[in-house]
Amino acid sequence: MSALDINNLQNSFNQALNVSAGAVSTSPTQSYMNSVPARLHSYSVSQRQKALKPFFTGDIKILLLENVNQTAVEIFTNQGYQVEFYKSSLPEEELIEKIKDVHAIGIRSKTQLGENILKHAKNLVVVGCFCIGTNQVDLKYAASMGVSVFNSPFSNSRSVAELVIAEIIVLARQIGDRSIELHTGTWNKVSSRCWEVRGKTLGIIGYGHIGSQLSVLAESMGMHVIYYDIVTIMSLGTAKQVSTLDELLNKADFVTLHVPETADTKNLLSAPQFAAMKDGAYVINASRGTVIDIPSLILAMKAGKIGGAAIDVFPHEPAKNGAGAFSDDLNKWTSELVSLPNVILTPHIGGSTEEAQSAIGVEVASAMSKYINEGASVGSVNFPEVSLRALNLDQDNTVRVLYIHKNVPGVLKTVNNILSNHNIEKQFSDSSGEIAYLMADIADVNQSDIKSIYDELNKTPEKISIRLLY
Ligand SMILES: NC(=O)C1=CN([C@@H]2O[C@H](COP(=O)(O)OP(=O)(O)OC[C@H]3O[C@@H](n4cnc5c(N)ncnc54)[C@H](O)[C@@H]3O)[C@@H](O)[C@H]2O)C=CC1
Ligand SMILES: O=C(O)CCC(=O)C(=O)O
Repeated sequence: MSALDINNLQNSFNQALNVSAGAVSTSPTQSYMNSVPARLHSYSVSQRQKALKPFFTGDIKILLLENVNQTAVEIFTNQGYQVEFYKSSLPEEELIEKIKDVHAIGIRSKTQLGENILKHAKNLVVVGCFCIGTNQVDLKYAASMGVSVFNSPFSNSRSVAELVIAEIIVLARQIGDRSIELHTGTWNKVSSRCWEVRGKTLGIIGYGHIGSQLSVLAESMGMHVIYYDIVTIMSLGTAKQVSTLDELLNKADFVTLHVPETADTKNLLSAPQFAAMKDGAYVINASRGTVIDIPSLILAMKAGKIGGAAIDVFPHEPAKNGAGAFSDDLNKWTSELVSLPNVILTPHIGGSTEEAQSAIGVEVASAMSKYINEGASVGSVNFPEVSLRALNLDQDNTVRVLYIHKNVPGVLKTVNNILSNHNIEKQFSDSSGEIAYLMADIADVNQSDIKSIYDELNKTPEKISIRLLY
């Protein structure tokens, strides 16, 4: 894809979302989105703006794993960064070696960035999760190191919702089994326990970006939609929120999960929940592998309680594509699961469409570049969201100070004392939990001042990390 194509993609991305840079974008679930901070969606510097840079951008090293989309590779390359690209995730030892050196890392859902890995990342400034989920990163530990984490909150939501729609019909008609049979020469023309989906009830657990999108699509096929969520969310169409999980399980013909991986969602569906479901109901999981207790699902299916299941995500997933990767060595129940009838298994492809992956590539690479080049943390999932308007071309001797520090009283006074010999043109500070982030543009700074400002700030005990952009 050429640079021009990327620009076009960025434009169409913004048009599709009906936003310009800096605008607040909204999803259909407005009440939910109101609790989510504003997000910026693309990165470009206008010709009248001074292009801030940390230092020679050729020094910036980015490690991209898990076949992050080429749109991202091009954006980073166009910034002049050094990009190291891998199609798969890396074994832990190799990841530790690589991460020691880089300023940024881009991953998808497989790579685990816990404290054990992040503590080796001495130069790391930013992590990009080229997906929705951020459970694979220790967000708190990253923040404590001054590392900001970005994701793509809804670029693949539609792709997941469409996969689930397909799975509802595939399960209701036992299409997976008929297809496997015919591939092996067996003609088995049956209608017993095969249903239309019109008039059936879809129970959605987690009515966020994906759940609400799915709700609209399911209603257009004539399904009734009920949903359960831990927060009250405005329903779309004629969908109805129910107040307990049990009520949803009692009423739904299809139960689908769209919740994040948290301590509360671990084994959200286990033996008691399968027992509470209607006889012959179907289960779909395209959220995270920890959310369903698979051994209990296997028992419920063997007992005839559950009529079929579609599973896209697993507690342990292979590091790379290839034959033999999905076996009992990975999850000990694999052979039992694959031997059951009417079970659709997919290799975590809910968000894997060309549209979603290119949009995610542009969105996350843009947010990371903006953070590296300008310090703007808008859209970060673990950091206070701070941004300042761009500098003009004539602001030659203006320096931007990015100071990440412990959120304790008195720090601003200390920092402003250090900066007080210069004109502070603008300043913005915000905090989130134990972390605070101060951004300031200071004018009339010469080269020797830069070093002394840096040294003074570096001596402050509350400092977590400092960057100066000019
Ligand atoms: N299979 C795949 O390829 C993909 C999987 N995902 C997974 O889907 C999840 C959901 O994605 P989005 O809809 O974008 O997230 P979202 O954050 O927009 O919505 C999640 C909803 O779940 C609700 N929730 C949280 N805990 C709950 C609980 N214990 N019980 C009931 N509701 C609960 C939240 O209140 C929220 O409304 C992601 O966190 C990710 O893990 C996302 C994209 C692709
Ligand atoms: O595409 C991927 O690698 C992960 C998709 C996903 O699960 C997510 O976006 O959270």
